[in-house]
Amino acid sequence: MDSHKTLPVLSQKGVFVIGTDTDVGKTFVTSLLGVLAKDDGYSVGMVKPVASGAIPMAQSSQFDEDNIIPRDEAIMDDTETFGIIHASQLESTDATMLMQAIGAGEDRRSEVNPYALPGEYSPKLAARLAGVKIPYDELVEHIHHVVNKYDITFVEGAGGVTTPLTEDRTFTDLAKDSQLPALLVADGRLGSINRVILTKEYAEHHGIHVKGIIVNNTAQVEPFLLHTNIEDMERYTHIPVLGVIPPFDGIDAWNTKVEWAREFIDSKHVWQVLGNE
Ligand SMILES: Nc1ncnc2c1ncn2[C@@H]1O[C@H](COP(=O)(O)OP(=O)(O)OP(=O)(O)O)[C@@H](O)[C@H]1O
Ligand SMILES: C[C@H](N)[C@@H](CCCCCC(=O)O)NC(=O)O
Ligand SMILES: [Mg+2]
Repeated sequence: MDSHKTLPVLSQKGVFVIGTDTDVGKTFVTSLLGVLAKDDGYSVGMVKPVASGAIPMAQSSQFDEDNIIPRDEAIMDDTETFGIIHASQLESTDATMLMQAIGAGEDRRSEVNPYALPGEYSPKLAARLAGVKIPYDELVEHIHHVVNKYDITFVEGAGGVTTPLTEDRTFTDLAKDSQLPALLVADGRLGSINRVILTKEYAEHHGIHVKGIIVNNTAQVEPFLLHTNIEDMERYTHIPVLGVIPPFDGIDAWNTKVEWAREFIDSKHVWQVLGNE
């Protein structure tokens, strides 16, 4: 039986995951959403359009060496389709985590992550230092292409919402030009109300529709402060908080993650909120 046919068709095929800052947990939260979407039966795309801080492939501790397809081959397979050339044989660990969440093999790396640049800098600076010119229009086309290919696609930015991407564009431009609604990942610490409001206002002012907030509570904020922070995030932004995620301390296996994620995110509700105008 094709169980896929029994699934509700998602009215929104893509979402841009933005954050209040770098390291706030965009990749972690996006991977949970990917795990849940896949477990719900959808085909799932992931895009980390441009990553900085990438490391040489061999340095990755997350790889099962037996499963590595040489990246050259993966690039050759996809270059024609996407028309984007990889900067180098580097691995974005963000991309790796997103791929693992949806069971995507190395052959999908260039689809997930067209640009992996070295250096813990903004992608703009990392690209400049690497002598790479990122073709912005192709990147937007690439996102549209992937979004059209799967039931749902998650696109992760880099850093906060307006991190510089090229010499004349930021990730705000990319989110807007992708024409996707956004989910905002925030921490729940003291100061997070302000960070959420500013990010939401900035995004909306630049034509990005933020539909939900996910609080990634790695700092384990004490319950009263966390609760009141969430209330005020919702009150001042009029955007629902769709999940509050504690630190993950379980076994890093797909099944474990599915069960764990379901405790904190009602995925059907998320898909529904994303689909609402
Ligand atoms: N809920 C969580 N439980 C355990 N570890 C987490 C959780 N959220 C994030 N982390 C870890 O915290 C670190 C920062 O998170 P993450 O890489 O997702 O941030 P990011 O917002 O994607 O940053 P960037 O701007 O670099 O893309 C990572 O090592 C990640 O695995
Ligand atoms: C190096 C980081 N991890 C991240 C880029 C963060 C840039 C922040 C720029 C800034 O706002 O100062 N790169 C990435 O997510 O691919
Ligand atoms: Mg990330």
